[in-house]
Amino acid sequence: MADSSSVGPAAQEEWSSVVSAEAATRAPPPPTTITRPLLDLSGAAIGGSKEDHNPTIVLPNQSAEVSHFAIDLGGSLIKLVYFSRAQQEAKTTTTEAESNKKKLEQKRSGFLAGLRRHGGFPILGGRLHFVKFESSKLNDCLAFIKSKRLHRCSNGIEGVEALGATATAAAGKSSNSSSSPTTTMPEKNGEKNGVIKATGGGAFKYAELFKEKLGVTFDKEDEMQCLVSGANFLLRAIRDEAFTHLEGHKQFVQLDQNELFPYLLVNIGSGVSMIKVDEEGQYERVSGTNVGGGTFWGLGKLLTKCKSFDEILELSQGGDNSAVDMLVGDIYGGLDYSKIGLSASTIASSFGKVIAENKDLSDYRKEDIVLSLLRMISYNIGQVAYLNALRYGLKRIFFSGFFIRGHAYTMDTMSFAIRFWSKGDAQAMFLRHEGFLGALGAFLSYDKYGLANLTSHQCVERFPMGAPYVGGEVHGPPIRDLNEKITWMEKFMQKGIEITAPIPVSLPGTTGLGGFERPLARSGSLRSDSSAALNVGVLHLDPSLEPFPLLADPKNYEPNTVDLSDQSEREYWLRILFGNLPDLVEKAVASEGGTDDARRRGDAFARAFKAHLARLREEPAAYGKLGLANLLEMREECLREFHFHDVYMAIKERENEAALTVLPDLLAELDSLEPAARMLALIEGVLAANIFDWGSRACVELYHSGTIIEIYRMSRNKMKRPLRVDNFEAFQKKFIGSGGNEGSEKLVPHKRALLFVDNSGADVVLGMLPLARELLRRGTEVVLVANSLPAINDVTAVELPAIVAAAAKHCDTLRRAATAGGLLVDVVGDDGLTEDVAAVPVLTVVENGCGSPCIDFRQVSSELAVIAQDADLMVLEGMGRALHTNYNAHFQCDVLKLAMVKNQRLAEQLLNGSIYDCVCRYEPANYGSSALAN
Ligand SMILES: Nc1ncnc2c1ncn2[C@@H]1O[C@H](COP(=O)(O)OP(=O)(O)OP(=O)(O)O)[C@@H](O)[C@H]1O
Ligand SMILES: CC(C)(CO)[C@@H](O)C(=O)NCCC(=O)O
Ligand SMILES: [Mn+2]
Repeated sequence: MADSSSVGPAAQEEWSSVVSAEAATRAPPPPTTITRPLLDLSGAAIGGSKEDHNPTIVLPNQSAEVSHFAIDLGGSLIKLVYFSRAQQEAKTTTTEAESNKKKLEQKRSGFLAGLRRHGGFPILGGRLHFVKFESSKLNDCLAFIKSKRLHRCSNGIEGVEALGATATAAAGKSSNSSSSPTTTMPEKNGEKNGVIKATGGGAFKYAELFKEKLGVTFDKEDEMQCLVSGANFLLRAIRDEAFTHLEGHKQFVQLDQNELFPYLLVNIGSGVSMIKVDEEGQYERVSGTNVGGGTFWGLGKLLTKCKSFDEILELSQGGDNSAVDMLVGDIYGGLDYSKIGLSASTIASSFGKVIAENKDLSDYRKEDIVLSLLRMISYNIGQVAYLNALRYGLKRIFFSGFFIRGHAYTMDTMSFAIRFWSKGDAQAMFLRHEGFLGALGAFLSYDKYGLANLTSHQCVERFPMGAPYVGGEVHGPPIRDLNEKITWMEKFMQKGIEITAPIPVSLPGTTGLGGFERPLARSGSLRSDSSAALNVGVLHLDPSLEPFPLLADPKNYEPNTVDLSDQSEREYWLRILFGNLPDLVEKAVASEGGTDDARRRGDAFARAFKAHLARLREEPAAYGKLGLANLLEMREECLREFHFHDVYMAIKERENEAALTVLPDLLAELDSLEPAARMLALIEGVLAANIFDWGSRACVELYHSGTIIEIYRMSRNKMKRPLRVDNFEAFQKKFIGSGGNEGSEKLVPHKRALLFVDNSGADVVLGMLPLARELLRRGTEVVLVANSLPAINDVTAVELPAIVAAAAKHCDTLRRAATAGGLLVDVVGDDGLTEDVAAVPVLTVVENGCGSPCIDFRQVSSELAVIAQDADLMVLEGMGRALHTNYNAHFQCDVLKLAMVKNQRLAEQLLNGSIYDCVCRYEPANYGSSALAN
């Protein structure tokens, strides 16, 4: 089954050209010197799947040569890597917020223009997809390419198709023709069939056939070259790509880019190639062996009559190889041969036991045979790899190729061989995209100057919603539209494969001496539906994401505070997310009008999300290193996948309105206070208002007990100092000096403050905006940093200007600052801009690049990265951004972390406190490094 993401033809254009329909209405950004010769990924975004519409996009510079898939035709499998542009959400009706934003975009040319280096807001996403087919099913592959129209490049026009089914419509738009997309015509209706990068033996063998059937010409790339460039790209740009697998334990490795080379790449396809890689572009195939994946599959098939590769792997899980393998003990009468370090249980000779036993094939258990075979091949490859590593003094050995199939026993056996023979000196590592190196390398060869230089902060991996079920399965016809996706999820329900029980991972005690004693790693990496072993997601490529420049120690930065590799921790959070589902689904369905269609989508969403949770419960590292932030983000992504764009929209609007009505009173109250008392009231106000969090079960229950304003008042009145973490005095000192009136030191206000806002309603209106106002009054420029995409009831960057505008009606400071920042569109007319705004500090809004309640500072929007450079204060607000993530992160500027803890367990664990406790953690610039120095 193919993944459900969309695809659109590739483009050649300037790096800075923006191709969204919306962007087309704006003046193009000035040309930059960076040109991307082939695929333009500029402005590609982190974001959900937005494939419901298919706007036609104009790509003025696109060349007909360009295509957007590459193919690796191997002896056993055909691998395809293809690119798709994520579409813009082309809603038929534009919401008020969106039209406001458009106006703003036109108006705010001043302050923010310099920041928009890549244009694009909202931004388009570009994605790399990975699919494979058995080489014997070449026709399936051809059909897939046709149905996705991967072979067609339109000349100058790119129809971004939503999913396969809309291909015809997209073609119709771009060509004014209703010709069937399956017609093979080299050139027709302004479309051209492309020149495709191809590698592997089939690039030669099938070149004619592809020409004939699809009209595409192969541009052949060398197979070894592709493997190497694919590996280098993965190791450089994809987080959590490489991992070790020892005794059933998978661990991701953080590779130091400066210590990557040299390494040995062992690609186990049908046959095995061993390549010494010295540096980017410099390599040598130093060895190979014809005993490889083809050998295992071929012999396995003969011996078991199994029809599929996975079936054989599955069988092996129940095997005992000592039924066919001759062990040292068999030869030595049950004794060890300790003089040369071999235990009695070491395999002396694979299949050797069969010789003396007068039995037929049918007398042996298939399970035992395939296990012995798997062990024999894996161990042998491990050993040959080690010898080659030894020959060249290489310590790092990466294994790739589809023979591995993410299979625990295979990896354990090879790791064991390497560790044993190198006496622990060399290390076996595996790659999540194991079988796609060649295809990826071929793809990268389209664009040596752009894509190949992407770094890890520009790549976000996401899982297609089918991942729990279709992970590595050989792909069938593509899922064509949302409806099919839903139907498909429903099928699983009918089959009763809803949420699978966790498979206990029974782990081995591997042997000591000369080799594997017994087949041990039988972790649940293959399930009965034999589809889940390989979890390769879709890579979202986003050149506009950048590392946040103020991280004190970017190399060691870890966003997640809670470590979900801890089993009980993981179970707890998985259960929380599971438990919150029914309520979420109900809200989601209501947010889309409560129609039958919405209900179906809601059910499908719940099923897909539960499947992900179940998958992660089984294999926590299935999708890379797992943290709470990833789980929370996955939930939002999953909602978007089923076209729930903003589940809490109504709640957000209602709460904004309610909060705005009491804002004037609050501001008056604040203004009546002395500076020191006011500061405290402001901070307590932020904390009290942070109670409005629809992601917290406890809080949602609380909301039944009163109106928004009542709850806010209650929350404020309950606030007691000292807070659970209370650095208020330190912050106050920095802010208004000691006591506010000693006058000994002259206080220099912060130059620019980044306020990372959390929730809509009281939280932002009664908490953060008054704080922003206070900062502005002290001459500090304020940037409100908000989500790019909705997540729970968090306020988004798109929504903020309207909220600020409404608040500005009650406050002159806000009004002037917002005007200076170009935020006020509907409230203040053009003459508002003629005011002397130079004298007022600026209030503006930037998006953070995220669509999650947490923030990962390794990847933020480029505009945030730019504006942060001059910031000397950050306020991180809310549980997601200040506790779940970044609680332990240090920054180069002053940081104030403000949050109310709305989860009992987190309160206990992190703060030794209890639910509704508050955190006011102040850390002066470079707090972490000075702590280290002490
Ligand atoms: N579903 C599958 N069908 C067939 N083989 C599979 C499957 N899954 C894993 N394999 C294993 O993967 C091997 C093929 O791996 P891979 O795709 O990396 O190599 P290839 O490119 O086909 O071969 P070569 O590079 O030698 O031409 C098969 O020989 C088999 O051992
Ligand atoms: C022939 C290739 C390179 C085709 O991918 C591969 O199957 C292979 O490396 N086979 C091993 C041949 C050998 O070196 O003995
Ligand atoms: Mn190959």
